[in-house]
Amino acid sequence: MIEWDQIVHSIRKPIQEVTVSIVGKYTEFPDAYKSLVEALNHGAISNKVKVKINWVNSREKEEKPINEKLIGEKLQNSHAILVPGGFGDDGVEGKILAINYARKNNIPFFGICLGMELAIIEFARNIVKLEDAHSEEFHNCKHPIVKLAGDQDDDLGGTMRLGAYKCNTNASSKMMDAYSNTTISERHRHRYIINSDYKDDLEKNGLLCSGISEDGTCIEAVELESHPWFIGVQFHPEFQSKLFSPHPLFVSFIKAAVNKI
Ligand SMILES: NC(=O)CC[C@H](N)C(=O)O
Repeated sequence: MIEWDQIVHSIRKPIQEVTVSIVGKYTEFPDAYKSLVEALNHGAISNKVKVKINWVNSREKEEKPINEKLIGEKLQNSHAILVPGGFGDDGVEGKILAINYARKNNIPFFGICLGMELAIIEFARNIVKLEDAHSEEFHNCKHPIVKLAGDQDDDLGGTMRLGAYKCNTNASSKMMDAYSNTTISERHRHRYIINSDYKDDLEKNGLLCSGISEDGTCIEAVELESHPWFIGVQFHPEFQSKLFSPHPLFVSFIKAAVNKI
């Protein structure tokens, strides 16, 4: 009962409000991101704040092509920016511009699945200077930073890397700070993975690979060492968040957003 009272109090009388921008292509159908919004709410309640979502459509519109200036205007009031999972190349360059904005302006950034893949592509293009870096999901390129997982073919359907996998977190990382655990288990839903051939290049330039699958084959999480909160995860933490057990990454993300007020 005491726990319920605290939650109800947090919802009714939040101390502050944070604005989190969600940059996706289905923003006119917020139910597409239902579990994500609930997980953000759980993180907010646990920080005793309220979260306001700023929906940002990353799709190009013929009459108003997405560019750096337009994305900057749409994101300017954000305390944090989240790029969720997704499939297909529609809206991808807009999401990459949003990630670039978060990285350069030190705004807390959370990339989930496709959001993580695009964060690494942004970093590879602009910091590692691999200008042609991209994902094999979208087209063939000189630097396939994101590649088809070894056991996958590019057919669509229920053959993805699905379900729970264990992951080891780096002992001195923000991931570890959030989870307080060096072994975690998270749920997956993807076909492409980060190309480990580029791990050294990424790490040398400041993008730490902070989570590696138990079998050592997949980079499951990355984070920018020189940024207040910039984390990308290959899995879907939103699937495991609950009101009474908010997911630690969402708690930590919202805390970082509060620090931007
Ligand atoms: N769930 C997702 O975001 C999937 C990301 C990407 N389309 C992949 O298959 O790897």
